[in-house]
Amino acid sequence: MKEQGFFGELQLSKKILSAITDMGFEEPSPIQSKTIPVALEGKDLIGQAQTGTGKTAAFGIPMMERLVDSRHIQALVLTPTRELAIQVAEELAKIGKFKKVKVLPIYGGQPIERQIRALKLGVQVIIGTPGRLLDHMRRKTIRLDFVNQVIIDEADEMLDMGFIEDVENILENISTDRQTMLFSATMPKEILALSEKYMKDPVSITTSKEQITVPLIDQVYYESRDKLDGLCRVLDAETTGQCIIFGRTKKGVNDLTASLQARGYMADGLHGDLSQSQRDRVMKKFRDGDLEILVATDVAARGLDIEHITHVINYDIPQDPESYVHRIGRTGRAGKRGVAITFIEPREFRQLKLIEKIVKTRILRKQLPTLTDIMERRRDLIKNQVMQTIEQGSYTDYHTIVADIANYHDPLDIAAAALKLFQEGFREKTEEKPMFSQTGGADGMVRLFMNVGRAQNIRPDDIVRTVAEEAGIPGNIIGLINIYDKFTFLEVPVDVAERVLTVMHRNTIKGFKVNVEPAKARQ
Ligand SMILES: Nc1ncnc2c1ncn2[C@@H]1O[C@H](COP(=O)(O)OP(=O)(O)OP(=O)(O)O)[C@@H](O)[C@H]1O
Ligand SMILES: [Mg+2]
Repeated sequence: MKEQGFFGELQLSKKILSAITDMGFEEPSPIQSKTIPVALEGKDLIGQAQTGTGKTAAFGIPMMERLVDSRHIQALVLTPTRELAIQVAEELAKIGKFKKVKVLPIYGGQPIERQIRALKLGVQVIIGTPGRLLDHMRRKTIRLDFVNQVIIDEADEMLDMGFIEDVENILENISTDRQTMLFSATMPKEILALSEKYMKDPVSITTSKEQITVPLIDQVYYESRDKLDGLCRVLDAETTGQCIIFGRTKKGVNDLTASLQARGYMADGLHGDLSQSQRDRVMKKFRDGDLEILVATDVAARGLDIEHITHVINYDIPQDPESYVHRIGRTGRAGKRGVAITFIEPREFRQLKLIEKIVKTRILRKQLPTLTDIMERRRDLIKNQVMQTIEQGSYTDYHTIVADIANYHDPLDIAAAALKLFQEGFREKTEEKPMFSQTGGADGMVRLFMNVGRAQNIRPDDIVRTVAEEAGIPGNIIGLINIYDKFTFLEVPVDVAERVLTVMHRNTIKGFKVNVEPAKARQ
């Protein structure tokens, strides 16, 4: 991060400074050096800074500094999601570790008795989602009488329709003689006006007036009629680290997760209908790097800080520009680079332009990777894996086999044949995908073999009709397929075949097979 002086210049106690050093922070980020002095004075403030620039510590450091040695709840942080409450609690606990501050996340989905037991032990800082907090307040298991610092993280989201009533209810139970701080990467004007209601002469601190998104994120879009096919191509040709794919609905997230898993990708889903233990399990796998792809609704759009995310993919275009900013902000954090990809259908072009305009950024159009791109990348991957294996030197068990074969063949041929085998195993994952635009025959036609004879309990022509309709195949071809109901092949244009295969992969019907090969050149 930029030259901003040092934490040592910020009038912090030794315990807090040591904790910051332990966290590996060398110098304050811009939002931190601007807000910490103001917050330490106890003033109300509204802080806006780009995603991933350290807003949590910007309020966390002065908050921890101002806590006194008592077992009452003195500070309250409100967050829109459970995962964010947990993450913020962890970061605050790190800042307060030498001061031995007791920090507790309070959120729905976790057994309330467990939270009540933890509260009884004495807690100084609570990080919570509004619903569960209100629950505790009604049960009188949380008393907010001594709270004198309130932070609303993701403030624009929290003061928006969905949360506003709950937040107001909570604030009414906290002394007005308090410090209130709001933070977010986006602060729409309406929210700013509304926030005045809860604050006393707030100081406004902004570090990102010009550009709301982080310049370290490359922003591109693809226009695709078949987004699933497009997504798989991009995943095969591009992704290197972990990625988050955002979908619009819970069902959409479930469907996409299943489709990706069926194609051999290491993907799992996150949305509000899962049980808390499922949500925790998926998040843990993702944070530990044991999961490559997290498919999520906007529940994962705000605040989450996961180190190795290199790509954010909007499988469905976000509903509004703010959502775009927060979603893509899951990558390109703390000075690292990232890539943000948005898929649009032709009719969504205007929505994309609106996002560009409000966010004041350019989102560049890209062509989907071709089969050649994917093959090239696969070759690179194989080369790297082979070189790595040789460097690690853990392959000596295979020496005898190679020595055996070397009695008959040249070592170069042996290695190449072994790679071919390796590559074919490798291909299992992707070969099911309809990716043969370039394998078309002489006139762009391919031969589509359909074997519907072995499908169980479903009438072959029903299958064919469903597939054909979903794939948008022209009526005359549906007729043709129906005529040969047991086993047939058709010569169809490449794009028709692609659609048939995509639909086939969406509806896995046992015993129903479709194969494709290039049509022979016509005489
Ligand atoms: N001064 C610093 N030096 C180095 N790393 C830092 C510093 N401050 C924060 N970080 C790290 O930067 C990352 C992003 O911080 P944080 O989650 O607070 O961002 P944010 O501004 O709240 O983003 P968002 O808008 O997405 O919520 C975290 O991993 C955090 O530990
Ligand atoms: Mg944050």
